[in-house]
Amino acid sequence: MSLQGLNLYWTKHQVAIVDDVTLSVQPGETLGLLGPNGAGKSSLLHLLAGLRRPDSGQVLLDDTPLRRLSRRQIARQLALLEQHATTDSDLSVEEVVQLGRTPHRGALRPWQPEDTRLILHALERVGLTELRRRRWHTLSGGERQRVQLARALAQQPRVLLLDEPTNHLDIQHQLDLLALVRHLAITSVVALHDLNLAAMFCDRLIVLHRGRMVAEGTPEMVLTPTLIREVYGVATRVTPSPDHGRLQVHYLPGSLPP
Ligand SMILES: Nc1ncnc2c1ncn2[C@@H]1O[C@H](COP(=O)(O)OP(=O)(O)OP(=O)(O)O)[C@@H](O)[C@H]1O
Repeated sequence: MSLQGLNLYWTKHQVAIVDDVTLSVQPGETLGLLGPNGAGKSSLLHLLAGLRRPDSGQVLLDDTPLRRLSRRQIARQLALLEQHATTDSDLSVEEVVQLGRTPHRGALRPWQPEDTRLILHALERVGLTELRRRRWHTLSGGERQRVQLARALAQQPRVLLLDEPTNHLDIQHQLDLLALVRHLAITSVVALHDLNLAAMFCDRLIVLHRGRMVAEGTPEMVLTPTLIREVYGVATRVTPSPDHGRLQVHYLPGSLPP
């Protein structure tokens, strides 16, 4: 399923938070969303998820405008992994993941063995099978993050939006999570702060700066020292990795503490 945002514009208190952003994500593609703190990444993801209405512009899922779909119809096709996802602390891990099936259930469609299979598969994919009976409030930050990803996977979305999903994760789980997202046959948009992870795992990148899209293209097109200096104010050297061929960003003296 493709996802498009056309001329999206969202203001708050007369300030343009998302300022005329147009983007298109092809079926199965992983698009990285970069930009400094406050650039508008979360706000843009909320517009794309239909949680906020743009002041102007529109979001299309395939060719259907999001505003024509009900919340339930959207949730059957699109999942958002929020930056600070929380949940009722009395639930077990398995019960949190079960919530992902809610959009697919109804009076005429009670819980089925297929739902249980999807829950167990989602837990396995994020490596949390062993913890499935644990209470949510006893989990570490990284474990909670992975439970929320399992919940999103159980939702069987065709579009997955992730807001800084590697927060709280140790390096192995950061790599595992992004490899998983990249290999899913799901259209994905992932907001990231780590430029090297973005270069390793994203097909294409867009960069937001003060609400505007200032760059768009492959990692090779986007991650230039000039762009990084202009947007982040940091001096870098960017080279292909001798180990995996993807770009690597080196932060140079002068941008580092003495
Ligand atoms: N509801 C709101 N009311 C007022 N200002 C808001 C609101 N939501 C976001 N903003 C402002 O919009 C700007 C963009 O915020 P947003 O959270 O989208 O940025 P971000 O790129 O996700 O940042 P970060 O990397 O720090 O998570 C920030 O300056 C923020 O303070």
